[in-house]
Amino acid sequence: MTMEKIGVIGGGAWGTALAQTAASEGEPVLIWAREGEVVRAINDHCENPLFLPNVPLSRKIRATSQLDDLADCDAILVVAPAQHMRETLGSASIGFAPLILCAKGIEAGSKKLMSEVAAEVYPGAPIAVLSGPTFAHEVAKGLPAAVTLACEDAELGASIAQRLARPNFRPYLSSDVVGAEIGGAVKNVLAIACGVVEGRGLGQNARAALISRGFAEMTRFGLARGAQAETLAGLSGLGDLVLTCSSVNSRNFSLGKGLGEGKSAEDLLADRATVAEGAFTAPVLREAAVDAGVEMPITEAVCALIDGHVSVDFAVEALMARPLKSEVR
Ligand SMILES: NC(=O)C1=CN([C@@H]2O[C@H](COP(=O)(O)OP(=O)(O)OC[C@H]3O[C@@H](n4cnc5c(N)ncnc54)[C@H](O)[C@@H]3O)[C@@H](O)[C@H]2O)C=CC1
Ligand SMILES: O=C(CO)COP(=O)(O)O
Repeated sequence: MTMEKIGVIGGGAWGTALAQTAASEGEPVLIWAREGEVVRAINDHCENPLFLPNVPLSRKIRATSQLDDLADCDAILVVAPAQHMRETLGSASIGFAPLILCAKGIEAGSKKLMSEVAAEVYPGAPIAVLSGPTFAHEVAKGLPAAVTLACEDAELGASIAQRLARPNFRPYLSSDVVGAEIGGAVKNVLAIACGVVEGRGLGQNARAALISRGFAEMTRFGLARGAQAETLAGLSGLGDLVLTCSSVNSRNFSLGKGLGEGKSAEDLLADRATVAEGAFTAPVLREAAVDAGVEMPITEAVCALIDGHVSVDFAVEALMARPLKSEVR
């Protein structure tokens, strides 16, 4: 595969950080941003103060408001938020370049993973998934990070990994697209729960218990949907779960922290420019879990807290009062 220009759809924090990484060795990168101010800031000042402040960007990154300008890119990183991916991709005419999906979520309504949405919008397009423990601001600064690069076509996956790898950005190959997507989508919901624990002052023991039992939930759901256990235990699953459940740098964790402090989800989500994907994935994940016949009590608790139906104390009591059971089921 000969590739000449990397395209990025989405000028948020992660799209910008990935553009910066891709451009770090002189490669030209074209990024589509929805906001005119982001396009102008990148082109005129090599910065994206709206979504990725305090990071000087490479001059090799050019920005556009026209999605169709990406038509001559031969690899496209798709980094629009999960709930907007269908509409964003659908409004573009971007040829047959491999689509590397980077959003972490499940589409509300259809209950579809991003690879399923992309396959509907661009039937036959080569698809890969890039997911892992990667806070955008760290990656943009060139700090070391590793990700899962999942693609059913091993040759294409290897070619994309080679193309995206940089000295401090290391993709690990996988053929398990579903597993990589489920890890990234579910960890965002669990990060909200861990933020609640932090906000309510429930302690480090409770947080570790939530991460472990959350991982059990992620694994049950993932296996039911055909994911491989090794993928869920890898960078895009457990790796990202640990990162996101440990830091207020996570938007999902900080949303949960606010809930734990007694604020309402409505207030916390109102007027924010940045996306906390877990808030939108939680309800559809709960539905998908019912369809798959899988118990996801932490996800249910997060849904109830977001809906404002229960207090934090009630949700915690309900989780602790569940019938005793084996750890491994
Ligand atoms: N920020 C991070 O550290 C990481 C984010 N991700 C994932 O990347 C995806 C994008 O997140 P960020 O770049 O962080 O976004 P962000 O929170 O920095 O910015 C919000 C993005 O949403 C876009 N947006 C808002 N309304 C839209 C609409 N109606 N249609 C299309 N786009 C719309 C904005 O243009 C902007 O690009 C998410 O799925 C996130 O989970 C993955 C890894 C790391
Ligand atoms: O996905 C991420 C890190 O891998 C970013 O997490 P948040 O979306 O919670 O900020």
